[in-house]
Amino acid sequence: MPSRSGTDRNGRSVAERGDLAVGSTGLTKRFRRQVAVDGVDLAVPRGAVYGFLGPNGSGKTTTIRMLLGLIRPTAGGHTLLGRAMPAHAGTVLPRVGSLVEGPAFHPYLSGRANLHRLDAADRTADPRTAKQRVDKALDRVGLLAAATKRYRAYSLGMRQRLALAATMLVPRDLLILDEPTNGLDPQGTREVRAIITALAADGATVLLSTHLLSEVEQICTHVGVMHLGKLVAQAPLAQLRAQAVPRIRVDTDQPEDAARVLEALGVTEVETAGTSATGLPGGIAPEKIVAALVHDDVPVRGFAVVTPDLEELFVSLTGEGFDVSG
Ligand SMILES: Nc1ncnc2c1ncn2[C@@H]1O[C@H](COP(=O)(O)OP(=O)(O)OP(=O)(O)O)[C@@H](O)[C@H]1O
Repeated sequence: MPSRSGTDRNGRSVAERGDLAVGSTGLTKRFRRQVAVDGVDLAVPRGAVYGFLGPNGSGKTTTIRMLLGLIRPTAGGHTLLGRAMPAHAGTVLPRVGSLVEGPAFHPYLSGRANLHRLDAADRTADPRTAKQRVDKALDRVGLLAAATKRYRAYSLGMRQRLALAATMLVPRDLLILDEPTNGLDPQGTREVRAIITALAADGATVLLSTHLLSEVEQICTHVGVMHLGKLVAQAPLAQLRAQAVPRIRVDTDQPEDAARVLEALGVTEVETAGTSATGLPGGIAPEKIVAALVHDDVPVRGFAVVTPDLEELFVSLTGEGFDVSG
């Protein structure tokens, strides 16, 4: 893997890894006494759709603002598209689209006129091809038909789509989106997710923050979980799913007897609670377990093999639930 050393603004070394679209080392932000972001080491591979997941106040927005150079980190450093920031901001940031606070759209101008204003403000954009750029961006987010409507008449979903269109006026290698579906109705949410998926299919790396586990499960390839300012887990989604180990659960009036049978069979981490006994079966076939219970006269009222889902996995990491609706 090609790697090379850069330095952050404090002179500490930051690994420049060409395979990462976003990489950070010990990224930290302190607001007076509060540590909002605490030593975060992000690794977002190129081509990933990375879900930056965490409950409200866990430090996602603060991290994103540091990545984009909107606020200075208290400590640590990061790279975007393999280049140390902020040293290479001038060459890297034009290749990065972002949705953080949303661009300032003019309420009395149409969606199209708003995009023309933003396009005209970009010194690198050729004014002769502005119309093509603007219409292509409107088309990609499905706003061509509503292009002449005033911004103030747009629904929240249309406003969010226009904000995405604004990031598409130039081709981007990396998109950093803070809660892109927040506040949208189900239809708007679906539309914005479809746009993000299409952008990723075109080759852009996407980092999006969300408090919705369902959003991560639907559109992300990778996930990083924030809790109280710390990144408590980071992995490809497929790898996390593979880590979810199945447990067996026996419902019975004699859980202690069931536990003895399970242990004798080689089931590990056997626990009893109320009228059930649970454990990790490893390679032992469920039918063998049931047969042994019946053989030893344990009255089995119910038997299940339960694989924890991602939510249970994350709750075990953070001790908190996620809002999985949406
Ligand atoms: N400018 C600031 N001054 C003081 N504290 C701040 C500032 N910005 C954020 N914080 C605090 O830092 C913590 C992390 O906030 P942040 O907005 O990064 O979380 P988040 O995960 O993005 O949450 P949300 O989903 O609610 O935006 C919070 O406790 C917040 O109150």
